[in-house]
Amino acid sequence: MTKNTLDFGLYINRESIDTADQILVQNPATFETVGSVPNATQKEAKLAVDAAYSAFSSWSKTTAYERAELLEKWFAVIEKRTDEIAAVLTKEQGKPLSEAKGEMNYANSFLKWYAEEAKRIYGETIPALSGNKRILVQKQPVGVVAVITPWNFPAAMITRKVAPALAAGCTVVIKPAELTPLTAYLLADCAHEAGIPAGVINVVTTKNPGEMVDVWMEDPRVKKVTFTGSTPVGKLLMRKAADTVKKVSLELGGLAPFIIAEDADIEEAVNGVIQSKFRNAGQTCICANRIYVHESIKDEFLSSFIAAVKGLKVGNGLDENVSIGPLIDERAVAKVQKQIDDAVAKGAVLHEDSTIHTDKGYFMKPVVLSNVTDDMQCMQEETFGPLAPISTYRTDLEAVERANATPFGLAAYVYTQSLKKAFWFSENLEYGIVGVNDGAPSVAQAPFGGMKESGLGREGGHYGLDEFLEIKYVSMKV
Ligand SMILES: NC(=O)C1=CN([C@@H]2O[C@H](COP(=O)(O)OP(=O)(O)OC[C@H]3O[C@@H](n4cnc5c(N)ncnc54)[C@H](OP(=O)(O)O)[C@@H]3O)[C@@H](O)[C@H]2O)C=CC1
Ligand SMILES: O=C(O)CCCC(=O)O
Repeated sequence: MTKNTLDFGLYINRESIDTADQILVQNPATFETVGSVPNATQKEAKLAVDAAYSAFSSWSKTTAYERAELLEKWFAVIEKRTDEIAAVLTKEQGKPLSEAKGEMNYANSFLKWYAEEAKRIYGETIPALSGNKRILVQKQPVGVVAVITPWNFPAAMITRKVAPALAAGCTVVIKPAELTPLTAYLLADCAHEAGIPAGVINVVTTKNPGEMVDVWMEDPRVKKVTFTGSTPVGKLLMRKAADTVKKVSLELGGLAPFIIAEDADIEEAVNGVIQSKFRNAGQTCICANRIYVHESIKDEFLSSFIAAVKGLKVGNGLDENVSIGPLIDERAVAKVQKQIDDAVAKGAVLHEDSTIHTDKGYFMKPVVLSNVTDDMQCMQEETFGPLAPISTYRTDLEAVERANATPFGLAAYVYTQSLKKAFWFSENLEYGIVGVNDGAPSVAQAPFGGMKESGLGREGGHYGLDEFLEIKYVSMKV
């Protein structure tokens, strides 16, 4: 399906379809054009649903073993092409090549896991009230699924949704982010090579997401929408889903608190914050956003943390030893800078200067702020950048209350060597994911998702499969 190496047509019904207008994809490290994808209109959006709807009748009737085999084949093709796709991912998204390879493996782990889990979509029989009745519970695929994904994980956010959807017997229409669509088309290329049948996977890109996605939201044949991205767009989609009562899964913004208790192993805590805060240059919805350190260990933590931050190399993700690539765009840099300026104006202490003077690339050095208070913007709004704001606390109750004082509830972290504290914190933090002495909790087999305004539903594990299944109750008189 690929024309030139990185110039793609839409992928609909196993065919490549051109549009009049193209979207040029830019490398955020160099501003060079990496490739191009089509700018689809409502017409192509509808074509994609036609294809997915038509394919659903046969795909939903395949056996779990047949679907598992095809998912395994897709996995194998991606594995073979991991290095090639990772290099493109770095070029369009910016993250260091080692992280891009890590993301490819993470992305592919969903295919492997759901290929296996497809075979475990069990029903149930329930004891009936009378001897001549049987109660059966069956699980069936929901239907055509609209998949809308962000730019920060161009591979993993697609497979985390598409693998369970396909395993369940659903077909999909995918709209990747405009800034990072090349990886999505390469994944579709791998699915093509693996022999995934026509219409089961369709990929459409556009410059007008609202207008194009409206076609999907209004179409009663689309039974579910699964979205990762900003909270305002998630809320909009939820409202639009109401008219046809679509099922909705939302993975939205976070404001992760990272609590370091007085008994924490400081070296481990420093490593944990570095891992959580600076992954993808801080552009992850589970990145540590607010760092709360017990006042008794603040000085020791701060000096070790600053030393570790100084060791992080900022640069083009394709260069050796780079640990922080560019941010995604100018808007992202401006947002982080605004948070820094606001914090400093309100009394925060700036330990590392963020400015990088370059005419190329959206680069930003990691920034450490101390003396931070909860009224500062960086403690109230998702940063999505390499800014580490540090505040102190006195009691565990105070730490939990401040951590919970937000409409968000995606991920939280706590570092402690006490089992009692580990349980107490994890049970009292109002978050869907809690990392205890663990700065990197995401894995295919565990449920990823948020409470409160951070989202609805879970991705990963057997919970992630349930999101694509209807429960049918059959009451049978015998
Ligand atoms: N939870 C997470 O993982 C993420 C959170 N964010 C947060 O959101 C902020 C903004 O990032 P941004 O990329 O703008 O996030 P968006 O929510 O705008 O984008 C996510 C996806 O939704 C699409 N989209 C945008 N507007 C609409 C619409 N009206 N209807 C349907 N789909 C739409 C986007 O398309 P297109 O690319 O064409 O705009 C993209 O595919 C970040 O700074 C961060 O704070 C961002 C990304 C991921
Ligand atoms: O929503 C995100 O920001 C991407 C998910 C990252 C992860 O799975 O760890």
